[in-house]
Amino acid sequence: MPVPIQSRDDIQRLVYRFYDKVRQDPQLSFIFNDVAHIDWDTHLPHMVDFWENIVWGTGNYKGQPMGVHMLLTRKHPLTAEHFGRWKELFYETIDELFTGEIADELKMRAHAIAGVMEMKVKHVSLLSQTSQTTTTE
Ligand code: HEM
Repeated sequence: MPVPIQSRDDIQRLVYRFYDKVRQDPQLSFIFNDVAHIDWDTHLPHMVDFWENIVWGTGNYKGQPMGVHMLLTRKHPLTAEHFGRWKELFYETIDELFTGEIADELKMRAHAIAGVMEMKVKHVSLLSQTSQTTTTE
């Protein structure tokens, strides 16, 4: 039964379950495994820090998510379909495990961050297409 999010352990359950799905997902898994060559043992606690900081402002996440995804999209374009699938799995995982205000807030925050991220990576893709066109002309 879904329960309210109350602690870091709850965020950890969410993150680990979400990435279990991502790792098995035909659209997303190869980006993590074959493009970014993720070390999951490092990535997962880092993502728990990220979401814990979003919810409680713990200050224990230091990173540049926008920059990381802009670099990633240069190796392999992140598309609207990737973002759509990412959000679908994230919301599905929250709804399976949790309910309440923090669960709702996490969905809203994920939606907002994903929107900005998608816009930024689209910009990078357009710029790299333009520079390829310019250099081949
Ligand atoms: C198209 C959908 C997405 C894909 C395929 C994706 C993939 C990845 C990958 C492969 C990394 C590891 C990069 C590296 O270490 O080299 C990463 C890191 C990360 N992602 Fe995503 N991501 C997506 C969307 C999102 C969204 C919507 C959020 C937040 C709401 C997010 C938050 C993060 C954060 C916080 C990191 C760690 C950045 C750092 O501090 O190093 N990602 N993502």
